[in-house]
Amino acid sequence: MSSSLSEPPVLRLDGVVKAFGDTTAVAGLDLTLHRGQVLALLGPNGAGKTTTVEMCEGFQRPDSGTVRVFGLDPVAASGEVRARIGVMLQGGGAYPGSKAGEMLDLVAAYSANPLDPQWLLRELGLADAVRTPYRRLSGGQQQRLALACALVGRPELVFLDEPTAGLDAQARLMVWELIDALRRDGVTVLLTTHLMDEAEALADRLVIIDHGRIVAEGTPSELTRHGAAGRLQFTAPERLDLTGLTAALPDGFTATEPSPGTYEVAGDIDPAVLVAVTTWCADLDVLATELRVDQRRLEDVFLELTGRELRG
Ligand SMILES: Nc1ncnc2c1ncn2[C@@H]1O[C@H](COP(=O)(O)OP(=O)(O)OP(=O)(O)O)[C@@H](O)[C@H]1O
Repeated sequence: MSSSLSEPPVLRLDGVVKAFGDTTAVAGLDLTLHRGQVLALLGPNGAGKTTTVEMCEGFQRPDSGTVRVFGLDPVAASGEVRARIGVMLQGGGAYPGSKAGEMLDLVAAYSANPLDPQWLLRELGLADAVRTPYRRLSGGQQQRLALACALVGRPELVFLDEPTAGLDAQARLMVWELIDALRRDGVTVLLTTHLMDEAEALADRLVIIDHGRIVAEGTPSELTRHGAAGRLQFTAPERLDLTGLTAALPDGFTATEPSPGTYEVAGDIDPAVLVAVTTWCADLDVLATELRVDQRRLEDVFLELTGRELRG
């Protein structure tokens, strides 16, 4: 990762609130993003992801709190900010008759130092669609063209709102590879997604939001380690006295025998816990077999925190 934590953040939100009538879309959000980081915002429908991204882009103004992009207010300094960010607009601003290649060339012409549009189209599997009018592109092609338009100006910071929604597996992989290449080039990316595998594959940091608030954040592995849902299972002779094992485990851990001869230790399993279990077995002269540590999946964490499944 090429982020530089000593530099001022590329993006910073402090206590940001945004309501639409009675609906509080964003309810006091703090977020910091450093150069070269890829951050995924995850949340169920209506969690406030799009509203957050739109405030960062300067399309919406927060009711209270501050949004700073490169240290600037993205509404007041919209010209300067927009010249340095990449925004993926869903079909926005496209003339239905204009050709894919022409559209990208036009966007590139506004940039001082654009990427080669032909290269970008090839990278996104759109080389054959260069002369296709926008309205004849498939949904997935339009989506990839929107991504190309967001990236062609070599932005320092890119906002991608569900960049792979509706794409097939092959197109999704192309987009993932491109986002990975951006990260290697030191581009900062804020993306929203409903796809856990996408978040895990691309993001250095995940922020899970629900009802406009952050409910968890961390690296994918930090989030799956967090909480008390880790589980260690093993098989051993039936009806062992678990008092000694419970005493050897850290506070809050439980040791049970849910079915005869199958044992379960629940808690935040770390290497020291594994040692405690095997030491206890050795002291009893018992051989534990089929010993297994189950890591929580990100889906489990999400469900636990929001009570909802991710769409898609
Ligand atoms: N312009 C608007 N007018 C009224 N309500 C809005 C507006 N924009 C968003 N909302 C409401 O604010 C809440 C947050 O919406 P937002 O689109 O930010 O969520 P999201 O996390 O992006 O959801 P999704 O995953 O469905 O896109 C929702 O309840 C939504 O209905």
